[in-house]
Amino acid sequence: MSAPTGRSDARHGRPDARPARPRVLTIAGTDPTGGAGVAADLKTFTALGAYGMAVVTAVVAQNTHGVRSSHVPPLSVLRDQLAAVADDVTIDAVKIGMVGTREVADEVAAWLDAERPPLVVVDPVMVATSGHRLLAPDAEDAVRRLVTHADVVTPNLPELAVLVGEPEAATWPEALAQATSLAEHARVAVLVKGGHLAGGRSPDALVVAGPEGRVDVTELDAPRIATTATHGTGCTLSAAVAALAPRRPDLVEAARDAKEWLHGAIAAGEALRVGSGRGPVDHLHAAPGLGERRFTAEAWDAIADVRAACDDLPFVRALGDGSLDADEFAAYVRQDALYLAQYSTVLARAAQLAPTLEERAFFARGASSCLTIEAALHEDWLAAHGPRLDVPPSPETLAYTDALHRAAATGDYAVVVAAVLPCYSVYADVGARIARRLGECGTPEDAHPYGAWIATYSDPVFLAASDQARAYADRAAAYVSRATRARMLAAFVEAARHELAFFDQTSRRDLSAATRERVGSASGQR
Ligand SMILES: Nc1ncnc2c1ncn2[C@@H]1O[C@H](COP(=O)(O)OP(=O)(O)OP(=O)(O)O)[C@@H](O)[C@H]1O
Ligand SMILES: Cc1ncc(CO)c(N)n1
Repeated sequence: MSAPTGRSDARHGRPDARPARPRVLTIAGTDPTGGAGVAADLKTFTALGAYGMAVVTAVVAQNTHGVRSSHVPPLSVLRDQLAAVADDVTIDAVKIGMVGTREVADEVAAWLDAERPPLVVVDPVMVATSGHRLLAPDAEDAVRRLVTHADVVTPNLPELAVLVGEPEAATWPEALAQATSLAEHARVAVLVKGGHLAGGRSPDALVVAGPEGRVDVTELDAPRIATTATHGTGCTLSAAVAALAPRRPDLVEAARDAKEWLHGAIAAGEALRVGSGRGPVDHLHAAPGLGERRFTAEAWDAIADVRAACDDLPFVRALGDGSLDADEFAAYVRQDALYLAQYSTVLARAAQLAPTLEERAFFARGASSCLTIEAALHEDWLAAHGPRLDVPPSPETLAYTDALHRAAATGDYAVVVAAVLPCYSVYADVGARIARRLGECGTPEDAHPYGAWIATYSDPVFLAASDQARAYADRAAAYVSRATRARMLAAFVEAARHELAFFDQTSRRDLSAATRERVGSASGQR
């Protein structure tokens, strides 16, 4: 076994740069329902980050109930496919599955002899999960020969018995003894699969014969999953070993990681709802974000009601047309200053949790500018109107900041970013619409009593920060589980609802005597 070679491509006389991914070939049969054979192998290669290639040995009409027919094309078809791949592509690992006939097994063995790929995994497929034979009875000797060309062989218990010429092991120790015998005689690592044993476990073991009669046995135990999703588990395991081995220090680590990943795929299989028999495993179980809608697009739609309600609020309408009572604006600005002081600490938490320097810097700058704005609101605006504006946070302000602190306390970056997002995007949205309306009326911003406020939230700098925060939320969402994505959405929607209540708070309350004082110049920032 070796790392992806990056060796020079002798046929073309040009050096191959080190490949971005191991180039892994499967030589196997088909399954039109996509759970076994080359379809399972290619899905496995892709899910585990390898570049997958496939040569077809047999065309099999099968589904989750069983095999209906199997057709092995003329040998020249196999030979041409193998040559087409090998003439052009440097191969880092090969997985061999169903060979079907003696002739195919011997042809593949001869090709391995000639090409000597750095890693060969043979899954000695003989009988499908459904009990149908996938190997001609006279081909067993040829498969025994093929196994001697492999680095690893992955038999289940009936296949192991055929390979060693003994009755099928009835216990796990018997299986280990047979695997040891095969490892010693065929000089091949044996990944023996205990999936066919009765009991609550599904044990596998990697048996490697070393020098001077030493045998290393690494047991890979797992609880048995009660499921119907076991079609193609053998294909998937051997393909996973081929995909991972080029990127692991040894076969033990490759086999361990392959088994762990397969376990998750088996557990997630039934949810695919593919077929009514023994269904496939979910090869994409560890890549939950694939094909999902952008988080922020989904989140934005989820708060369509909030956005419409914001536009209809008397406060927002009056702010937009300049008719808003200055006392009401002063009360709002006071609450906003209190809010920003808390929001700043939550942005600082996002900075602390952020996975990249870029995001850390972005949220740290955000935390800092909130404090600057908060201080400016006090100095330039609120202080000018005396201590009577110095009221405590309102229930709406507290409810919003409590929700943000709860999100921060999860310690989950994706959730924190989702929670802080509405403060950017709801304001950018409302600000942009007010500015557009003013533009349509031809009102210059400096002639508007709240022109400074409107200018802040329709400012390209603020809009760029809002876009950036959205991009970070989408990036975070791409790597999270379904459950975390749901928590992100809940945090976003909750924060957006608090934005609505926050806008609405002054009009829903009798302004306190403290803010009743007329305020001359009305301008502010959030
Ligand atoms: N119900 C299960 N729960 C957990 N692991 C399982 C289960 N069934 C099979 N496995 C695992 O799946 C892998 C394949 O095992 P199995 O013995 O079924 O091979 P196979 O018979 O060659 O597979 P196939 O069904 O593709 O013919 C092994 O790692 C085994 O431990
Ligand atoms: C093509 C093919 N290979 C292997 C198996 C073993 O499950 C299968 N059912 N079909």
